[in-house]
Amino acid sequence: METKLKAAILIVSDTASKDPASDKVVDALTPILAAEGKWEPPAFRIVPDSVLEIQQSIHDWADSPNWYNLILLSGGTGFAIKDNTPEVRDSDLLDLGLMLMTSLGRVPSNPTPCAGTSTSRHGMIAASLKVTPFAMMARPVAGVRNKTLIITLPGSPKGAMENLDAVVKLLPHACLQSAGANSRDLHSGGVKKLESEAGVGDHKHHHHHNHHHHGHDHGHGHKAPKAHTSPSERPQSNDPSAGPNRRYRSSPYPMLSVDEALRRINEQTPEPEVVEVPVTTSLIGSVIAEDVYAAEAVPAYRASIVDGYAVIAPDSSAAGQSTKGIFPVASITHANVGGNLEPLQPGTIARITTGAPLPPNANAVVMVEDTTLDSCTSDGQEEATVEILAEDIEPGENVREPGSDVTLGSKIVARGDLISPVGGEIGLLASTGTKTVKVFRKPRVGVLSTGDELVEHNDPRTLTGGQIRDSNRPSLLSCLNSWGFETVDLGIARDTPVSELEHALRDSLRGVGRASASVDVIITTGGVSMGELDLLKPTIERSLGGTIHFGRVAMKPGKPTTFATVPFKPTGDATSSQQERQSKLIFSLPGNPASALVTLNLFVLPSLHKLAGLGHSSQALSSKPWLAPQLGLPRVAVVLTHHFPLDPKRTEYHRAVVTASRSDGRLYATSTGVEGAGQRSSKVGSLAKANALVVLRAGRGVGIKGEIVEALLMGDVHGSDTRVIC
Ligand SMILES: Nc1nc2c(c(=O)[nH]1)N[C@H]1C(S)=C(S)[C@@H](COP(=O)(O)OP(=O)(O)OC[C@H]3O[C@@H](n4cnc5c(N)ncnc54)[C@H](O)[C@@H]3O)O[C@H]1N2
Ligand code: MOO
Ligand SMILES: [Mg+2]
Repeated sequence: METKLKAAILIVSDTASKDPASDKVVDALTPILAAEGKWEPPAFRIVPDSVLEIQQSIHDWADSPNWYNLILLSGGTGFAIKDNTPEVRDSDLLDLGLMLMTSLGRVPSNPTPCAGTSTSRHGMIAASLKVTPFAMMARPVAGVRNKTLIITLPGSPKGAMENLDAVVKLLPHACLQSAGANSRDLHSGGVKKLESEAGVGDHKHHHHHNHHHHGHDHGHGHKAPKAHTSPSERPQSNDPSAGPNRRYRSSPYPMLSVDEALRRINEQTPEPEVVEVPVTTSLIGSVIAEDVYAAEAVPAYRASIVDGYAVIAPDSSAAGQSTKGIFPVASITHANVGGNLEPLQPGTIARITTGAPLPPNANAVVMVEDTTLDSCTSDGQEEATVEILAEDIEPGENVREPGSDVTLGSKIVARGDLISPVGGEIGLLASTGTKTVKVFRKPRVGVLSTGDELVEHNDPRTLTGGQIRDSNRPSLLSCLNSWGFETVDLGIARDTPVSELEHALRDSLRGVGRASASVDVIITTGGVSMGELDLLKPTIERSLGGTIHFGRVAMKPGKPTTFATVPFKPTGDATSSQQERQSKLIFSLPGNPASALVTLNLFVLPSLHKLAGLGHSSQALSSKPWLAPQLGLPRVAVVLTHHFPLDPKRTEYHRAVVTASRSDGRLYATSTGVEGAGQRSSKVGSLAKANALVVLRAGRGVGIKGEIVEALLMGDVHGSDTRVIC
């Protein structure tokens, strides 16, 4: 008996994922396949409209040993579109198709040495058009991953049926071709040739390219390095399966200034999200999202400021009347009295403690020090009369009027205020009985190390060969924790197999595996430079459908610092979706330990600050929001205590110890090491003891002893006796 083909149906719909019974597409498509007699009953899955969920399903069906011949993907056209132009709206499906191609065009698992197995987006589409008969369809809605043919269909049952009807006869043949055609056959003709044969118009590419990449060019071989002679020779990516002649020999990423890099980070960092939380000490480090008004007055009653005697002081119009004299002690009032107090009768006084409510009629308090005991009660247990020595007690003296500390209804903390560890803000909230406040949710940050050479720092075994201990994760995690952000240790992802990196990233975005809840920001270290196993950039772009906003910065250390975003559609119910952001950030920092820590301080902190709600009140700088003084490390002026060598090309962030001089009140910077390997980017010890990054602009020669330069403060500044006389 003829073996049947395997098909899977992927329904992408937020509604159907919550209520599977509402899906009508599976039932609509199944009979169409069945009628052909060539298909096993299809598998199906319903996922929310989230690119990560789609990718995961396609991975499960296309990459496993039990791979499917065909995936029919219905719906899911909403997430790819950010642009509002009408043409884009019309081509939602096209975009979904293209997006999937991008994210699916991953590195083949068995690389062929020296064979050009390009996996660029355009090559992928063109190739899929060639092996499948879908070139006749106006839009490229089909693709191949491994051996599996993937077809996107509309989300409506009617549309999905019509489209499937139109192609169902061709599917068995197309699937066989997909299964037989390995990527080498598909791509050996050169991408350009296939593109033109398939008639894929350039305008479509641009269209897509623009709104996913915001107009700046990088990667994908669009701007091939000049050194390459013919288009078919140019590398499509840094790809381990690409042979020597297709690898990059110069970086396709433009070298940005630090300022431009910070601008792009700020632009891509989502607006902070508001959550309502109880008033507890865990508020420390949170930024208030909504002005808070006092629900209770402090004090709530007229309270004594001192221990002494409540009196009825003559008001100032009754000039000449003295408070001096002997008075009977009528009653005693302690703080925390219950019930109503007896009014104080004229000519009597009442003993009172600090903070206690004044009895009615009393209007001032005399300190106990300004009195003497005159007589006791007959049992000797209490005061009977007391002499007041002070003559000029005025009404209101030593009395806190109701609301005089905090007026009922007054603003106690404002949007943008930081809840400091000093305790003032928490004290105000507590004193007014504020139960909950709205704050900006602090971001959750995952830290992932990458590299085959890495060994856990506490592994008891002796290192062999090229092994090194993973120092980046502990150092980055401790720095992030010191800033008060929630962190997730994502472990180590090896470079090979590449899927390990892809899965580590995707799982942490989805909140599975090591990350029990989805992270907002992923920080990776390693794998961002020019080595053949530097796979972060291609993985982010191709496997996660992410956008790289920059891949190189003119700075030392930290040149290959990479920043990307991954589109993210929250899943689940409304409450949990409120906890999620629409776009996740990936900071791929260089593997060199000093580079990783410096770029964490310089680039990641300002973004985390923005996510946490800082920098909002800085209206003056609204034209350059990334320069808001609340974002990132504080910038100060420091005096160099010795010569600092300059880099001719790149601005250096030189690790230094800054102290506050008790002699002249200035801040002084001393390098953590200028000789030999002192500031080398592999030397994490350059950050030991360092509390500042001295900014040395690129130039010839040295920063001169006594010169005043800018520094970024990373830690506490201690006092010293430093003084520099030039
Ligand atoms: N041909 C070029 N080579 C390099 C360039 C360049 O422009 N052209 N840039 C150099 C610069 S600058 C840096 S910085 C590094 C960046 O390297 P990667 O980010 O690709 O990182 P790896 O290659 O994975 O590792 C570099 C180095 O760091 C060590 N490492 C990695 N992870 C850790 C960790 N978790 N803990 C401790 N040490 C780690 C790794 O073993 C390597 O020694 O590229 C230059 N090359
Ligand atoms: O940029 Mo790298 O961090 O100089 O070594
Ligand atoms: Mg490298």
